Amino acid sequence: MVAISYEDIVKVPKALLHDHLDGGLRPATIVELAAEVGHELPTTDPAALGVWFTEAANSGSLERYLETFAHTVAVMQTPAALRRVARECALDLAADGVVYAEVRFAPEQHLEQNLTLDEVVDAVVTGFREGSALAAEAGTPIRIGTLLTAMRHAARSQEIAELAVRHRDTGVVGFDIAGAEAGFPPTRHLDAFEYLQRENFHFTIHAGEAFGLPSIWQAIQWCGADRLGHGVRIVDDITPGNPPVLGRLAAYVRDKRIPLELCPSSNVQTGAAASIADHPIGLLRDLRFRVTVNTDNRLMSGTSMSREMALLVEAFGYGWKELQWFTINAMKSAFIPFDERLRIIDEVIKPAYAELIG
Ligand SMILES: O=c1[nH]cnc2c1ncn2[C@@H]1O[C@H](CO)[C@@H](O)[C@H]1O
Ligand SMILES: [Zn+2]
Repeated sequence: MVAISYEDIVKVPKALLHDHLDGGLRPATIVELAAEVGHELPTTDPAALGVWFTEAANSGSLERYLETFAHTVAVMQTPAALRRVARECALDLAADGVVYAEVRFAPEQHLEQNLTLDEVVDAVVTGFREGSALAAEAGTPIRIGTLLTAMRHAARSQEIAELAVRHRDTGVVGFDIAGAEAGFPPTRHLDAFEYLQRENFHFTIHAGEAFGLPSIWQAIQWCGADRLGHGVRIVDDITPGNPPVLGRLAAYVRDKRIPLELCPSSNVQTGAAASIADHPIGLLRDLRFRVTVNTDNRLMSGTSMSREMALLVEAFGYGWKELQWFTINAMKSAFIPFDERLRIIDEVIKPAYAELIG
């Protein structure tokens, strides 16, 4: 088998469903924006700041990992800053060969300068549109859908769900909840999820990352999540053996083809997995769950879609067939209309991988 080079992984089309806008800023942009608003950073050297983020996020705990976001959220409080960060996000993903991305952020965290929630969303969506247009000009087209996140410890999920539905025709394709998982079960936000279902809207829920099966069970069976943000702890319902035995919840998730938005590097940093080689993605792929590969927070993990795939190639010996399978799984699970998903699979993804698979 021909070795897979990192450069080839960058070139091949990739689809990304789980990426946080406030977890993917360029360090140099943080330094510039922080100087403008007088926010104090741990260091103002962009390279050292990038290292600071990955080291601080490398804490083995989700709660401590999340503390690092104070420095990104602080510099994303004006329409100009939000628009710039979104534009650069689109450009960075496109340059990494991502052809479809859903990028999420929590509008309620960007109100410190008295913007309205709608103004926050408008600024981000405009930035994505600008970045996508520039990327197309540069010969690396990308389609970006926005997901609006509500913070699970707060009490604004209904408002954010309504905000998402209000912007559904101008770039927002779904809803999510994020933040510390332990002590904040998804059922706290049941009203929001029931509202979204009545609106025929799409949502994913961060579940089964820092907390186990009860969170996943609630997200699916009480809240009606279309996908699981992480969901990696579903392995707690699988008894190892030859063959492994699936419990009822794991069987349900696999039978219903519920997409798992797995984020290998992020899980190693928060302690959800000991290493990439030990990450349950290997088992879950072998068992043919609807597995997708994601970045979560490119800044905090010092990563990219290509790097996540390269790490999996190295740890599990995956080839182009597996990388295509992850990519098509993601595209099938996207929140944009079915015909648009099919078009990207048939016209963009399959032809590119066919050349490599032969
Ligand atoms: O992996 C994660 N698990 C839970 N919450 C997260 C994760 N990554 C980021 N956020 C949270 O989502 C907010 C909106 O983007 C971020 O500010 C962060 O607090
Ligand atoms: Zn996340």
